[in-house]
Amino acid sequence: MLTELKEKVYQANLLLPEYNLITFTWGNVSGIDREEGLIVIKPSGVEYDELTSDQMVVVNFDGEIVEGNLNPSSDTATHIELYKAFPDIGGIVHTHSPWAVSFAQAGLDIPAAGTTHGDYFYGSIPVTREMKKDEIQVDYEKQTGSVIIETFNKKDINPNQVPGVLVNDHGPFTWGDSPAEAVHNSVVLEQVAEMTYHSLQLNAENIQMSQSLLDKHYLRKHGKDAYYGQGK
Ligand SMILES: O=C(CO)[C@@H](O)[C@H](O)COP(=O)(O)O
Repeated sequence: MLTELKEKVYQANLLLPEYNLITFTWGNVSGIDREEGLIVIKPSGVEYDELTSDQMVVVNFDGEIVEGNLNPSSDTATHIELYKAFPDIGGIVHTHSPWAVSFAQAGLDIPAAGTTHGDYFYGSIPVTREMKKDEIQVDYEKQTGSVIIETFNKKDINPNQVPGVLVNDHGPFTWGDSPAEAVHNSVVLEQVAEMTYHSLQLNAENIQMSQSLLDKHYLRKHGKDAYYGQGK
């Protein structure tokens, strides 16, 4: 079942250690077949150097295992909520990459400080609010998805333009039109988190790039159709 998507998700998972985005078994990548209404995700707790394509777990939108002998990632419910709310995405990544986690634990957005950021994220990468006790105790992973969606709705952010978020006290989730693109966005997010941390240390007063430069760089990379510039 979904052999081609399993291979794509498997290969995308292998990129996480390759780009030093994870330690041990932290993190996971998923992909979706929207026609079938099925999601393929990394099995929980499996070491990346022991992973195989046929271990990928297939679940439906209720989180039920449709195919697979292993448990799906413990973050599966978060992935499902995001696929439901963001109809254009085809792949999702969660990691504990250290610079992104540093901003998430500090409860800080990653501001758009330069063109590296602006090429991929049309504005700040938001951090979610802290979760409430009942949200944590009842169904943390599903509520994590809900709080991410709440953040984008409240801040009127287009997830196609800002393909990533920092879950407060936890870490980053990124997405894209495929598992591979979601990984690419994870690498960029971690890079801009580190660069922005150092820029803040050097001169916090000068951190925000201009809207014109952000518009130009986002337009240059994503083309006119994707351009939602508020800029001049
Ligand atoms: O954030 C967490 C745990 O805090 C998870 O993302 C783990 O880091 C990976 O869990 P599995 O995907 O292996 O279940």
